[in-house]
Amino acid sequence: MTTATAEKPVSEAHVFEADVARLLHMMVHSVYSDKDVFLRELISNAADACEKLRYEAIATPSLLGDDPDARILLKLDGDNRRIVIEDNGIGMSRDEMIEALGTIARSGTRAFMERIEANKAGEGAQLIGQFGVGFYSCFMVADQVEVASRRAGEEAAWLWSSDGKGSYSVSPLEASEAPTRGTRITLHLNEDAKTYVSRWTVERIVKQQSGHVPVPIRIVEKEGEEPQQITDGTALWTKSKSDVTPEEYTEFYRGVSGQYDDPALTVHFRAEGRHEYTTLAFVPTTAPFDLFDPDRKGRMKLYVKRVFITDDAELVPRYLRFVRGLVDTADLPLNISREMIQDSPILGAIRKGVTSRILTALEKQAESDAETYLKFWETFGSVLKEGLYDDFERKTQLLGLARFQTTAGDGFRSLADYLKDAKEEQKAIYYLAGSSLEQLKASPQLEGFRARGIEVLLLTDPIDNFWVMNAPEFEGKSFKSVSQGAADLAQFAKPEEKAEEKTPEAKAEVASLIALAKEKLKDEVSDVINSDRLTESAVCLVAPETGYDRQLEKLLQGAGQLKTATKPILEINADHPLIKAIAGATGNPALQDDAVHLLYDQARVLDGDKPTDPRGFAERMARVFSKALGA
Ligand SMILES: Nc1ncnc2c1ncn2[C@@H]1O[C@H](COP(=O)(O)OP(=O)(O)OP(=O)(O)O)[C@@H](O)[C@H]1O
Repeated sequence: MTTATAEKPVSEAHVFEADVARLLHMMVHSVYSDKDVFLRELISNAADACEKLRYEAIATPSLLGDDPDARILLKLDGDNRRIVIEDNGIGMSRDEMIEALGTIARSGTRAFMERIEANKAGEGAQLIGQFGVGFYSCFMVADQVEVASRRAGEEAAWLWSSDGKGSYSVSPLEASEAPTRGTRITLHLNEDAKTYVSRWTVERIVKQQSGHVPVPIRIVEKEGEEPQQITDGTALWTKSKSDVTPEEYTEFYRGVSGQYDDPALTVHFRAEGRHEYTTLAFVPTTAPFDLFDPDRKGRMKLYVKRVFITDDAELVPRYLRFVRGLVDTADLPLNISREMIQDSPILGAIRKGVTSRILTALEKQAESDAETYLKFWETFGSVLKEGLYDDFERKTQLLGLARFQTTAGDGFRSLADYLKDAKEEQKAIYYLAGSSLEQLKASPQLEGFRARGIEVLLLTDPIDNFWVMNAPEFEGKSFKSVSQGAADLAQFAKPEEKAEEKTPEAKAEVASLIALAKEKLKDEVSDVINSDRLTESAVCLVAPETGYDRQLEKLLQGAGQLKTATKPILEINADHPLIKAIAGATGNPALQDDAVHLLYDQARVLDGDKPTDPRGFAERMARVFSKALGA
């Protein structure tokens, strides 16, 4: 047991961690107008504290003492312009208080705050709305906050107090002044926030925002009065689907996710049979700010018989890490340790079941409400695509869910759309990977495909380079990069065959230009060949048939995972006037020499790269220009 020791000063002053100070400053001067959210945040913390206690009490029942039922009490005090939020949950020790209410633990928060600060007026308002603003949100409405807390099973109680302006104090609290167990938060409301002493206002907000937290909430207006219950703490997920309204789902989603948008998809089901569990899962409309934070884990909560166990159980695969909600099962023992959870075969089976149901629900939405599904895809598609790489079993299902930008137009297309419009003789699904859509659309490698009306998927997410390498066939067609290997284009008829028959001399000239280029560029390229994929550009680079596609190679090199690069193949368009002219300049070997190097540099620039030898490039360019201008 911890007690206040004599050496501890009566009141210790602490300075907030720099990030807390920044967050508080933002909160107080926030452009975010919906201050009501502080109530949801404090109630949600109170409910979490009650759930943590329930969990710890499984191993140590004495923690509950003679007060086993979780509750949250709101006390209004109009005379003193105060509101009190009290719970009989786990409480906080002195050190926990300093840790929890003086620092920011969550990863990604700093980056998030930087984004908000950089964009105060515009995006900021929405961004902060997406962000679980947490305990510190109470400084939006209060100019003094006191947190009195006693940890379950301990005697000592502590008072944390702050005006939110840079520092806080922690002092021991007389037993008589402290809650018997749990936390009491007193907000001294500022002038603009006096509405929060109105019972009508508070009751309305609580019912609307926190109506389904799994702990009953009561309210009392005057000291000595009997508290009135405003929500009953029934777990929404235990109700049958037909008894829950869309508004109730939305409100529950907001509570469980800390996001302030509407769910784009709600999946609620009870599995019976080998394993019994209930899932209530939501796909958000907007992306959380830390979606691509490497530390971000799934945020589904695990309950066992309505007792919250952990939100760290990875109930869905990483590529569904945007899904929020919970799984409640009676098949696991209540005293399962958090460490044992990861290896539990039951949980493995549940994970599979939940994943399948979510993917099936997405498939249904794609069919019945294509517009909403597309919005989902634009927001979370690049994350779902990670499953194409990771989840061997579900690759084909995920390919069915995937949508792509293609050369066929501006919108997104499914692979089914692609195949419906594919050429009869087409054996592959063609793609081109790169870093931006604009760059891809302008790629010379696409020309021959465009000219023959063959659609090409344009892949711009870094993950695309990886999954596409090992993608399974889709409806019997394999994936093939248009910037790698032979273009296979000869098999497809061109609409109007414009290349005129070349004279034997012209053919010989092109052949010797190719031979010259091979010789001069032998350190840069593995081969120089006549192209059937170019129609407008003079040259382009492609990767050899085997090995990495060029884009993937660049990514791996950038990440330091590949020391040597494969030499690309330079393709030359023999029908291009420039190539014809260079090939014809047989009497000017110096010019031809400069020209083949410049052609190679041009192909690199078209690929988004720089010339390998900038000085040599500049010199050749100057020589060719001078000659052209007669200088
Ligand atoms: N009523 C409470 N009882 C016990 N601990 C609390 C209470 N309120 C806050 N805390 C502690 O303070 C921490 C910080 O709370 P805060 O709301 O800022 O963040 P969070 O709850 O961890 O994250 P989020 O807001 O995303 O849920 C909590 O994790 C908890 O440890």
